[in-house]
Amino acid sequence: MRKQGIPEPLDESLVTRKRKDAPAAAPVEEKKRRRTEKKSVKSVEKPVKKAAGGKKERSKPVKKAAPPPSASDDDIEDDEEMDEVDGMDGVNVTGLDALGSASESGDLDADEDDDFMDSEDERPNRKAAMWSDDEDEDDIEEKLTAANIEGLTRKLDMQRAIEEAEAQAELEEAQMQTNIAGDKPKVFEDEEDEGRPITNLGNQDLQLLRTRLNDTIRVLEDFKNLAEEGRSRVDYRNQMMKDICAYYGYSEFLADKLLNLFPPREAFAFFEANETPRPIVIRTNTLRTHRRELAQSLINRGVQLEPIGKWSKVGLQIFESQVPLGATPEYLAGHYILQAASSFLPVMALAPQENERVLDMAAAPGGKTTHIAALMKNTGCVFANDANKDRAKGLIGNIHRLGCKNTIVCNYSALEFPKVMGGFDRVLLDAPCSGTGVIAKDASIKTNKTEADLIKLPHLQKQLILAAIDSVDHASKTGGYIVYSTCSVTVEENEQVVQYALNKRPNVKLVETGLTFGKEGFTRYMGKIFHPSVKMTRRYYPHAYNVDGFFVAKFKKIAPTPPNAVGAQAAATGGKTAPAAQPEEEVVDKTPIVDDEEKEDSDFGGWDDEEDAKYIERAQRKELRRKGKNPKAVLRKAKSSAVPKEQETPEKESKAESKEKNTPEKAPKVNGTAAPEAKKAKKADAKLDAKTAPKTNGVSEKPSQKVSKKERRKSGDAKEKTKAKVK
Ligand SMILES: C[S@@+](CC[C@H](N)C(=O)[O-])C[C@H]1O[C@@H](n2cnc3c(N)ncnc32)[C@H](O)[C@@H]1O
Repeated sequence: MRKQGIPEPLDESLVTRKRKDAPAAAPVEEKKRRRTEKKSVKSVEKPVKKAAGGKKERSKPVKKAAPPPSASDDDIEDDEEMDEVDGMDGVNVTGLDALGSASESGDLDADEDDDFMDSEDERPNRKAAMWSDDEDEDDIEEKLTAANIEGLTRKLDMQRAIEEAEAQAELEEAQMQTNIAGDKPKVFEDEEDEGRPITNLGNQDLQLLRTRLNDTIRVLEDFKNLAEEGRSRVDYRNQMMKDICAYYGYSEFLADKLLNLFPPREAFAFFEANETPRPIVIRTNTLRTHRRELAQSLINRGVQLEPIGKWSKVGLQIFESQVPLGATPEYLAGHYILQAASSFLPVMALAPQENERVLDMAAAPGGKTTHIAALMKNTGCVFANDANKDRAKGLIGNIHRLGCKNTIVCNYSALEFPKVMGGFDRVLLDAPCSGTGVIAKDASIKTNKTEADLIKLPHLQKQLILAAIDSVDHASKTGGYIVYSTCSVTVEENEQVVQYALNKRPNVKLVETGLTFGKEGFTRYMGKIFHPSVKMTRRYYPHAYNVDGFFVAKFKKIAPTPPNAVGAQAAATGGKTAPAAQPEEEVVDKTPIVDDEEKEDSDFGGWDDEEDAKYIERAQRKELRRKGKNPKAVLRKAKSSAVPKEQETPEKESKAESKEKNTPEKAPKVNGTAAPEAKKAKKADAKLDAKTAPKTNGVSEKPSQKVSKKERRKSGDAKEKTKAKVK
């Protein structure tokens, strides 16, 4: 039996899908419906599978409309638990609202035969045997699997056999069609066929389209031998893009963008994977329970589940449920949260430690915040921020339900950090994104993401990542890390944002995420070259791991942000407002220079820069502590005003890094698009570059240079005058 884990993809073959009533929607859905019809015609000739609940189940990724779009905010796709609930059509996941809906669970037939193996008598014994106190032992996992899945094994094997037979049949069918046209696949239409409207495709057309897609891929893989005369690679590639738009219902813009990410066959697999929902996964809330206990409770309720793999100790994959997963007593008691498997990854990469101070910059609805709180065992402090007040309500709800007691919710634009607060040990930026990794959850993404979105969003993400970096205490004893993640697969929102951060903040470097699977981030893409360390970022795809498309990057802050670095706020407003390092400037304004000038004729004996710096620093520290903005870094800085051997090394390191980054042959070309909107964004970025406003990170990290300069000048004048007086 195929067990889920790395690198094997999640197994969702047992999930009984029960579609909710989808609202009538876009032409995309119309097309998909037709494909469904096609499939059902096909299924007459092929063995029909029976799902665990006695329902008919498709053997292949279903060409069927994805769940109705759930996100109202175009720019924000990862709704975590909420999206999960919306998107889980088969398993009964409905929340409180489903409690009263008998039909929601009622029409899921109970499996009466071999599906659920444990008799009531056997369970207690089995429970004792299965769930020893040491949850992490491998054999426990095996036993869990055995206990829960044993009865499903035969069915899985049968299903696999059927799937293989179907795949073989399909291959033969495709080959037959191909062979009709001879050895070389005939991809391009005859002249008389050209111009046939592809918006009005019948079932046969769809079948032909699919065949043509296969053929085009074959040609692109063996161009020399299979290409038609007079046709270029570009011709084939463009044909493939058009066919993808017609077959799956993407806008040309997005199909083109996604196609560029992969070799042709992999691209096909990616588009295919976007047609089926990802497995339903729940995360055990270790603040309230253990996975083994939760699993047993849910098994007792008739839920079929399995640990999601060795890479997570808290995830359970749900195969089938006869109870609404969003309304079980365990759910209401906060023993678990519905959370896509890929959403575990950024928090695992962040690896928050007990007693740390952690910021989750874009936290709603709180899937990751609550995971962070659990890993910290409710110690230290988690600041869960979100700019959207309405979404923050869901965040608060989850924090309460899951029993997070170390968490404070705030409602700022994350661009305002670190002005609001700084000096964090770790910061998670799970950024608002286009959601191209979660198309299976929200099919509207196929058509509603425009070129403008993929300019605006990266622009915001770039400013947010600067704010994230500047909010971290580089001298944190336990941390100093920033994790950047998105549920998008576009390079513009991922590697390019990371590269931007490396360019603007030579005081950070990429480090390994610590995640045991995932594909390496791109170091080259469409003529752009990124820093070699971008390889350490991780990409996740639905077709590769059967998880949502995701991106995770982990930075280590190794030194204070340089004084001339532009801050996120200034960047966000095109450099018009003061950067986030406001406190430094405030100190400049507050120095009592004028008063002292008035006393110039007195017996003033001159300025003592060193002593003044001490007072200024103390005042700064007090102010920051009073506001709770940066309690730790300031103190640390104060203790070692001559900073530091400790810092010297990282600083040197970072210089070396930045030198490496800036060597001409390695210089990355970021934002290299030529479109007018891209130019605008480029201009905006250039503005940010040009702006040499004081640093943002600063507060505690560097004493104000402006102050001491002014003071030195004045001190010099005063000394001269005093000398003259003495004479
Ligand atoms: C991908 S979702 C976050 C999901 C969340 N991390 C979780 O795991 O449940 C992105 C979030 O960013 C928030 N957001 C958008 N712009 C923001 C900004 N400027 N500052 C802070 N949050 C922002 C959105 O309201 C949205 O909740």
